[in-house]
Amino acid sequence: MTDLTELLENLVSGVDAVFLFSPSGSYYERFSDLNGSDVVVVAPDNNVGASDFVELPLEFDNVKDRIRFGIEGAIDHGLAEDGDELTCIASMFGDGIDTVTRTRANEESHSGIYDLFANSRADPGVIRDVFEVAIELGKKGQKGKPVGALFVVGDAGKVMNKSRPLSYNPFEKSHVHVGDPIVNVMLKEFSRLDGAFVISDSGKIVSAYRYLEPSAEGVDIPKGLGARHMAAGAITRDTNATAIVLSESDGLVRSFKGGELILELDPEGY
Ligand SMILES: Nc1ncnc2c1ncn2[C@@H]1O[C@H](COP(=O)(O)OP(=O)(O)OP(=O)(O)O)[C@@H](O)[C@H]1O
Ligand SMILES: [Mn+2]
Repeated sequence: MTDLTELLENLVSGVDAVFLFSPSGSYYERFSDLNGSDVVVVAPDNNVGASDFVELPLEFDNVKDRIRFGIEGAIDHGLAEDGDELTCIASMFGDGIDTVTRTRANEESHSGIYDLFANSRADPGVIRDVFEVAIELGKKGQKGKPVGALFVVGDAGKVMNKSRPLSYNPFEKSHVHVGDPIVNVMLKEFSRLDGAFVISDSGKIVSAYRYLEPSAEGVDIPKGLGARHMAAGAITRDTNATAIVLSESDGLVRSFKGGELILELDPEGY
């Protein structure tokens, strides 16, 4: 006779930490004197008063994304380190805890996504919406052709001061926001043309076709990237904006903050 609990024991045995994703207070309570492993709570708010807590700035419907994000956040907060064995306990179907996975914290797969969402000046939901437009554009291109795009998100007043128009601004008198499906179509359409999109902290599209003129002094971006990426890096050093860039030449999505590259990923793998 084989016992199911024994068969599944390897999901939990000998792990360095247990990650609880949005546990209820009573569920968290049950882990309060757990032997041998640390307990880390990952949730939008620390309602359960956990001492080891990672904030989720937005709900990731996809559990894999949620877990990936939580682990990156834990590494950034020093709550996990490279090579740690982790058991993650979450709710996939929305009705209480129903999912247990075992994974390893991996510094190499550290994409920078936690930093992008948690530490940007703009609203995390706005960053997500822009990020998703960039990913989608990267996957599909414009009418099948690879396309590049540059989105500068947050601190829009300052960004406008450090840039000039290349053409008339189609968003001049409009009050449209990222995340609106029609706006996303417009963003994709206008990405065929030159320059950058400027987006406010709250997601308002302030302008398209901006030519950025930040001072590039002291900006250290990886060699081989061109003028678009240099401008993206530099504007985030001169302002508190975050830049999200889709490269036309290598198809990767990159993000810059404080003049530095913080994220680089392949839309196809996302
Ligand atoms: N300072 C800038 N502000 C806004 N847009 C810029 C700026 N410099 C370049 N671009 C835009 O980037 C486009 C591509 O330029 P370039 O090839 O030098 O950049 P890149 O970093 O190599 O980007 P890609 O990987 O997409 O080719 C230009 O056609 C222009 O639309
Ligand atoms: Mn280029």
